[in-house]
Amino acid sequence: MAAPHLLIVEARFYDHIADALLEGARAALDEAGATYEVVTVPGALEIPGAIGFALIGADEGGKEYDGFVALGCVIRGETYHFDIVANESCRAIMDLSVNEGIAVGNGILTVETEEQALVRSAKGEKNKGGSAAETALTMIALRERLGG
Ligand SMILES: Nc1c(NC[C@H](O)[C@H](O)[C@H](O)CO)[nH]c(=O)[nH]c1=O
Ligand SMILES: CC(=O)[C@@H](O)COP(=O)(O)O
Repeated sequence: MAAPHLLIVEARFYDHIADALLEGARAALDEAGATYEVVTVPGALEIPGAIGFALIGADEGGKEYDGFVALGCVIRGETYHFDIVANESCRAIMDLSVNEGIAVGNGILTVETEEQALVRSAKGEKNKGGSAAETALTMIALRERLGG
């Protein structure tokens, strides 16, 4: 198989967290010899839509991607909006994965505090961006094997 080509969709609601997640994801994909592009959306709720745009583009003869990495950070505030953003972005990504048969790694942090986000985004700590990239690569290989 040629080197997989992925699309990283990052939500830059918190720039410093996004930077850390992206650093981890880039390092993982570089290590694997994969190629990738990065697009940015305002928040986690827009990530599924961006993936959908890419799928439409591919169907219309545009660029094709072997897989996707979703990166973002949702930090609980005072209202129910956290639950909407966290749950619906994840649900939509899951729906795309199942319904469209795409390989995707979900690196959207859903946390209570910024400290929790800092620990989970840092490449040298929990490195959730790198983990999401590795998950996407694993699912690409599985899709290749199963003929998805
Ligand atoms: N509170 C967070 C958001 N909220 C914004 C939404 O994701 C969306 O952009 C808005 O509702 C307009 O559609 N997004 C995050 O990524 N992280 C948050 O903590
Ligand atoms: C997760 C969010 O949307 C959050 O930033 C919103 O904060 P709040 O619930 O205090 O409006």
